Amino acid sequence: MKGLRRSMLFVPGNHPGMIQNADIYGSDSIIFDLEDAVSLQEKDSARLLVKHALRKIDFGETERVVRINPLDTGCGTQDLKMMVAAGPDALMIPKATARRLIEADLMVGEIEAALGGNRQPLAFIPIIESAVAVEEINELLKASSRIVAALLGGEDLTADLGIQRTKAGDELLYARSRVAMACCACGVDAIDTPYADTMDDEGLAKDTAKGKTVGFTGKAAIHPLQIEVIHRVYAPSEAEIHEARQIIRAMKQAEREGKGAVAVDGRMVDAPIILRAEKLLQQAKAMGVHDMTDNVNGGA
Ligand SMILES: CC(C)(COP(=O)(O)OP(=O)(O)OC[C@H]1O[C@@H](n2cnc3c(N)ncnc32)[C@H](O)[C@@H]1OP(=O)(O)O)[C@@H](O)C(=O)NCCC(=O)NCCSC(=O)C[C@@](O)(CC(=O)O)C(=O)O
Ligand SMILES: [Mg+2]
Repeated sequence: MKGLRRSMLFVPGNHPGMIQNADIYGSDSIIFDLEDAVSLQEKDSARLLVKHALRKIDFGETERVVRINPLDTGCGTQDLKMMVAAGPDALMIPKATARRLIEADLMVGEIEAALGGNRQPLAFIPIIESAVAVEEINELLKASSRIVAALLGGEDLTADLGIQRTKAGDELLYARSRVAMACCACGVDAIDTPYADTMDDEGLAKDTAKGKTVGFTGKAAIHPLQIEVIHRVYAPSEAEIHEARQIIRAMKQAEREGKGAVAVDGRMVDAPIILRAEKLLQQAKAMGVHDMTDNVNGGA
């Protein structure tokens, strides 16, 4: 469904078989990768392949994102020129910094103006994968009004820091919290770094929950089997939905009775708790796990 970005599946841009069926696995977004999944020798052919796929294949409601090469390389500039014309929903910009995003915004604006027509401005999803990007995150997210989300790049970030990437992920705690907080402040989606072990569902679920806990709204995937796990973790649980409905019902009852404060199961319910319950029910509705009319009518 376009709109949600719980799961974003990386698909190598040099693999026609994977590209062709990329939407059947149910991820909210597909990221056609022209960067790290494609060798230097295959950059030109991958660019052409992705361009034709965008023009000829109907990927339904799935958001179509292209990860270009870094814009300080010749490949990146060529990717950008061809992809703006091919018309994906968003460009994913690796090795992002505030300055590079300002430059990208200008370049894309010029290409869009030259192409003419009634185009939606192309959206940007920068990858935060250097110490500089983490430290300038607020400036970076404000560098272009095209930015709709940001992805944390754990592999490149730990490489930049010269530290080990572990399954437990303690080394990413600061960057995760900082990026998720800044994304919320700037009103864009926060997408967590992919989990590299495609055979370890339990590890993936734990890692996804870690990101969700600090405020990420979705996670990148590198294999179709990861999508269901990610969706399961991001879906509000039945218990959470039940509690949120109880809170909304109690609040409506209190309003009818002209009471300010209200308690649910002995716990005081006030404005932030009501706001959180409303947000949770909205998310559940967007994910198709809860009918919002229950909320509106105060029913169970
Ligand atoms: C790992 C593997 C080779 C395994 O392939 P295998 O074929 O052995 O897997 P199988 O299990 O046999 O596949 C069963 C069926 O699913 C199909 N299938 C598999 N994967 C699919 C897929 N992704 N999309 C569509 N279809 C797929 C397959 O075609 C087959 O279909 P069929 O033949 O019809 O049965 C494959 O998944 C893969 O290439 N993944 C993407 C890798 C990639 O893009 N990495 C770069 C992005 S991350 C990155 O860069 C992060 C970061 O930027 C951030 C940071 O900084 O942290 C960084 O810097 O690191
Ligand atoms: Mg990377």
